[in-house]
Amino acid sequence: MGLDWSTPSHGPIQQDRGAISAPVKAGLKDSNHNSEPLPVSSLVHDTVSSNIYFDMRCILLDIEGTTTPITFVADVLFPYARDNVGKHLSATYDTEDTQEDIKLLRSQVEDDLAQGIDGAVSIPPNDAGKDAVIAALVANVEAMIRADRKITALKQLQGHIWRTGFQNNELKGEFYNDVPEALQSWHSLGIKIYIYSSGSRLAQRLIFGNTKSGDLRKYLSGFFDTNVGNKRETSSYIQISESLGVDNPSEILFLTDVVQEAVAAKAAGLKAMISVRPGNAPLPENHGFKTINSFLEI
Ligand SMILES: CSCCC(=O)C(=O)COP(=O)(O)O
Ligand SMILES: [Mg+2]
Repeated sequence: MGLDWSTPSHGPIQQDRGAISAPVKAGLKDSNHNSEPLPVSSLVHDTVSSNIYFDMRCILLDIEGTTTPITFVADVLFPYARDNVGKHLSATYDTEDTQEDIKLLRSQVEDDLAQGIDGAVSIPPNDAGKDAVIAALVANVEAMIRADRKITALKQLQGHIWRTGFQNNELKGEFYNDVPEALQSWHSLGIKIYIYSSGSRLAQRLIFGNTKSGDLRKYLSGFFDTNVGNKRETSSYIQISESLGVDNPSEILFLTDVVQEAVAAKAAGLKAMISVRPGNAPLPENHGFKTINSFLEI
């Protein structure tokens, strides 16, 4: 391991004498240094560029609160889904996607009713008629959105509703200003960039594919959603690191705004940092992870 990525930014940085920075590993010259391997102390922090070097092969990114303002998700995407769910279900009722979405929702709502989840209402059988089924689905989906539930049944449907919004140019993906530049720079260094969000893979491709900086998908190597598991579960990160084919999970750096997600990733052997962005929820004290305010700090 090179640096200890769980060290808070204000604390001492742990180092391993065998650390090799990404530019050195890749045989690239660093503009502030010669091409000889850098002394360990200079790998920790470059005072000229303020960049921290690292020996990552992959960067795994959360979206909401990390690449994208929470307000975009909470005030644009979620209301769009809420306001259009009935219309969407009605217009696409007989399609394969929607029938699959309804199947997932039925199963989720059965579990929710059994657990007494607030806002869950029973969905009548199909022979009660399309309108009755849709009315119950809408009531459930509205409650799920209100509670910001990160469940596949909801996320899958939201992706399908947002697809129409992106196709009609009613929606455009929003990203912090540093994100396109950082993606381009990591990509040019040969670092593979992946997304892991509670939003569906379709939704992820839509927002990265339609931004004011153009199509950012060209920098990305893959997308993971809750089909690999909840973002607060260690098993999800084990599955992701196995599918990325790295020699060691520590070659993956995970960036997120949620400490519980960072804890789960760290337990799977990944390195993790916390993204601190305007409007993010306050962090618990002494969480122990390094924080960044911009991807350009990496
Ligand atoms: C893929 S964009 C929609 C984001 C979303 O629905 C969501 O719940 C965000 O969760 P994240 O895991 O990216 O914090
Ligand atoms: Mg997030």
